[in-house]
Amino acid sequence: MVLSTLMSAASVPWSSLVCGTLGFVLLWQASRLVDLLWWQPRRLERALRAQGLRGTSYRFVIGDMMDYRRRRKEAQSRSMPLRCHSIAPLVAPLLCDIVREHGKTCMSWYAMYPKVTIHDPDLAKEVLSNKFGHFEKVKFPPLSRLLAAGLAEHEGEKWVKHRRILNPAFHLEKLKLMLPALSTSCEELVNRWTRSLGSDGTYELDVFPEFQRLTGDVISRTAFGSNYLEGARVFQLQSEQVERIAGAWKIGIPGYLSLPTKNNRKMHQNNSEIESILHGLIGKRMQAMQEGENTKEDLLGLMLESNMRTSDDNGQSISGMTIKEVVEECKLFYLAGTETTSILLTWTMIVLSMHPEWQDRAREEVISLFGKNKLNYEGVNRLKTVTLILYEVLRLYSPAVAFFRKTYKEMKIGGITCPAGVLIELPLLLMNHDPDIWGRDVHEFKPERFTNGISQASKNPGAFLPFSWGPRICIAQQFALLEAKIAFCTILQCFEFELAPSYTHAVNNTRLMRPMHGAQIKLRAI
Ligand code: HEM
Repeated sequence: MVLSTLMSAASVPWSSLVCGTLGFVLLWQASRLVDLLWWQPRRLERALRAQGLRGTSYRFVIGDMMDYRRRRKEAQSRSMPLRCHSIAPLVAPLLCDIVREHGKTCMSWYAMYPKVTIHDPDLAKEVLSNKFGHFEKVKFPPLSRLLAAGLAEHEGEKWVKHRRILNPAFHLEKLKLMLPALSTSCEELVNRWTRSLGSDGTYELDVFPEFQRLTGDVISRTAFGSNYLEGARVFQLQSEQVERIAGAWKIGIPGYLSLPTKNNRKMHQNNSEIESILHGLIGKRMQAMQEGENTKEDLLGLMLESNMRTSDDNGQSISGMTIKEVVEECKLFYLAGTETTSILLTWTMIVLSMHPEWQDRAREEVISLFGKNKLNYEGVNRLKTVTLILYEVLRLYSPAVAFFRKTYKEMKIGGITCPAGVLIELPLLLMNHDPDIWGRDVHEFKPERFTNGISQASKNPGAFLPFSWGPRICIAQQFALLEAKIAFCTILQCFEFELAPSYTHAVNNTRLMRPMHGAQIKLRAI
């Protein structure tokens, strides 16, 4: 019987066997695709709706993407009156409508992926606090990873190790070491502006690119110390990468797949150059450290110092980062640390031009503490009004619009069981503009709401999350605030400012929330 089966199989021509196998593979792949694009979204939708969750219905492959694009395009063509800070309908128009119609916990679709939006700060913190990666960070598309490899991509054990090594480098005490680098970059900015003043003592400029350059300089100096110029080249290449990725996003998904397009080839080239500069810097630094030089006064030195240690403060043995990982972290600092702080500084200048009474109060405080002298660490920590202002700007114009996580196993959040594969959106901007949390004056610029501390500023003591929360909270939040304070105070010491007539109040939310048409400001030397 077996023999006859084998003989009949032998008589089947090879071509039929190959065609049969190919047909089977194709059928199998097609069924997987149908599952991914149709059955799985429908299954997840049924599971979520069965629990009473309301929201938009699944549309094959595109989900809500077309509506999202259309509404966004419409919103981006609009502008707002000056002094109006109710920006959510312009930044996230579709989401605002979905939340209004279906409630603060609702569902919508990012293409074929169901997205549960959770608007409650306590639940948002519960998601962000999860230490076990059950709500994992959403991964970047392949080419963005060239740029943003490193910490943001790590999960589980690997990420815990990175945190253990990087946290001490960003410890508040260590930040004092960075102060001279921060001050130098800020002074250079102010000197550049002063040289550009016209004969009437005024200068009109778009401050956003200026602040991008400033934050790039700050990272180069604080990360690489005396090797600042090589670091500056890395920053320049990184900025080019960001622009290229943004361009690819505009064309659509094929733009950022790993196809050998001209853009992608250039990005690979850029990336190789970035990595080779960083490898050079690390090599030099390690040699200097082995020769006993004190090189711990910048981020790279602090990272490598932690890296070379074999045990922690409790005597537990630890393994350091690999050189590849240090390279990735350096790249990440540029990405995470430049645009965010420059956006904060830019909105601060815009908002204080709209509210000159607060600009005057901030200047009075700076002048009373420092006069026109150099800023010092202790003094900066005593600034009250400036801190209140920065918090209020971070609330109204938080650089990050929302945080995203994804369930990789079934998870329960606020009574809703989310199966694996569901995106969780925590809409920071909507929470920051919610009258139920911040009161009826939610859209007003009122720094005084923070007078008694962050926890007393709103009805929910944990509602203020501009740097996220939990184990993945912004590693450099203290550093970012120090940087913003030093830059802003140095500017206040030298200039008064107001909006230039060409400024249009509109918001662009491509990656982070920046002013749509730039930030044209008129400076006057004082
Ligand atoms: C005003 C300025 C800043 C704001 C508002 C900000 C905000 C944030 C937020 C919201 C996250 C978490 C994102 C998420 O969970 O999805 C984050 C992460 C991060 N930030 Fe910042 N950031 C700022 C400045 C900086 C600076 C100056 C640096 C570096 C020098 C930096 C380095 C990082 C890094 C490395 C992470 C990833 C942490 C991790 O994944 O564990 N940030 N930041």
